Amino acid sequence: MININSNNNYLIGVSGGADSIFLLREVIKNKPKNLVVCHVNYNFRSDSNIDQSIVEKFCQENNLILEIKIVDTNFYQNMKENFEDWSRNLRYEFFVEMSKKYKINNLLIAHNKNDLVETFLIQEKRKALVSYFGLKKISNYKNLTVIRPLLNLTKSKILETLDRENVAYAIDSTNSDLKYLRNKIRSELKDNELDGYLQIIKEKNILLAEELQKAYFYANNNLTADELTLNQQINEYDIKMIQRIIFEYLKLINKETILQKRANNTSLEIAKRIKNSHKNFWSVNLGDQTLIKDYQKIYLLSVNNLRKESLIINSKDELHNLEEFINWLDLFNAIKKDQENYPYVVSNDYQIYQKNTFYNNKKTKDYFSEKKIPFKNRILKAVVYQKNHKKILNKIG
Ligand SMILES: Nc1ncnc2c1ncn2[C@@H]1O[C@H](COP(=O)(O)OP(=O)(O)OP(=O)(O)O)[C@@H](O)[C@H]1O
Repeated sequence: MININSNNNYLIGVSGGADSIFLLREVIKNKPKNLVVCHVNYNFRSDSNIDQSIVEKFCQENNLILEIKIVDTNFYQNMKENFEDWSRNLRYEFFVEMSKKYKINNLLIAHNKNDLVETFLIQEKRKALVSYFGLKKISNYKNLTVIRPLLNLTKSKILETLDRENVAYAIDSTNSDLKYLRNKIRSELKDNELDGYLQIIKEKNILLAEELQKAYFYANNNLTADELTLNQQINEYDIKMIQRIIFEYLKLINKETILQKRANNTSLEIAKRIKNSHKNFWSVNLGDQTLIKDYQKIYLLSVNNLRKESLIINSKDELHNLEEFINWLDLFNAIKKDQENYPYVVSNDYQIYQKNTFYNNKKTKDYFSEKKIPFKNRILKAVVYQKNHKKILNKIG
């Protein structure tokens, strides 16, 4: 019923449920060169051990290599994350570990046709930004090639076969939020609707691929030294497209994980600000990085770079303190040129010093806005002025 290249080696994720037991049976009929069964016992339900023993029994009877990861129940006491995400991560990290141990990169997973359509309906319901509708026949996770050979088979066909052949399998009794939504969708979805949905999914994926390509082109064409330029074209795009552009931009600079780890509305908030805010400067905190809009540029700065620092240099002996700032040499030279009339103030806290200092015979604040000095320069570079005269001595901008 399924086609597996018997010259290849495979890992297979087996929960003990109907789908994965069915897949395992089909796979061994194809006699692959090497097969390693991987099972995670989450110890989450009272009947978790039954699932494990079903897998163990099947593997013993068929002489298969079985690797089991048993989760320590103490984990659950301090769990802050969403269980679905956490358990998926743990499972996939276990598969990665086994792929290294056995030097096997192919991983078989037992999602079926119903799972594919249900995933799509959940995506629609959640209106989440996705890069693919439904489930892919082949995808990647780190070094793993994840293969889903059952996407053409309905759940009822799988159950019918197992029941006819009297095969034991486990029944999943968990009911997390996502499972709840999935179960609701599942109970309303009829077998005769599946193919219609598959057609819709196929068409939507074609349009989505075009959108993703457009977003990639924008990001790639407007990227200079890790900064994304926002040009006129961006105003013509809708919020969703701008969200995609931000994802593509982060991918290009190898920082995509910072948004992946966050709730979907973070990228939505960023896209809305890009579209609607007329401010020259704003920032969105993303953990240890901050995404900054600076006139027509978007870029990331690490939170460490955003530290505001002001200090007073009272004498020659304190000049070494300048080294805290990236433009320390510039500051040092300015003090020398000014013939060391201590005390000096050194600061990168531009929101404060711009109000009470002068540059080029202007209030610094006015100079900044007239010359459109990028905020990056204001944030990263410090200025130096005599404590009494308040005239900035180094070059700014
Ligand atoms: N405890 C487990 N041990 C090993 N493999 C598992 C386990 N749970 C799930 N799998 C594998 O993952 C497939 C999908 O499982 P399930 O439908 O429960 O998860 P999902 O949340 O829908 O999927 P995913 O998290 O992988 O997107 C199973 O058919 C099986 O191949």
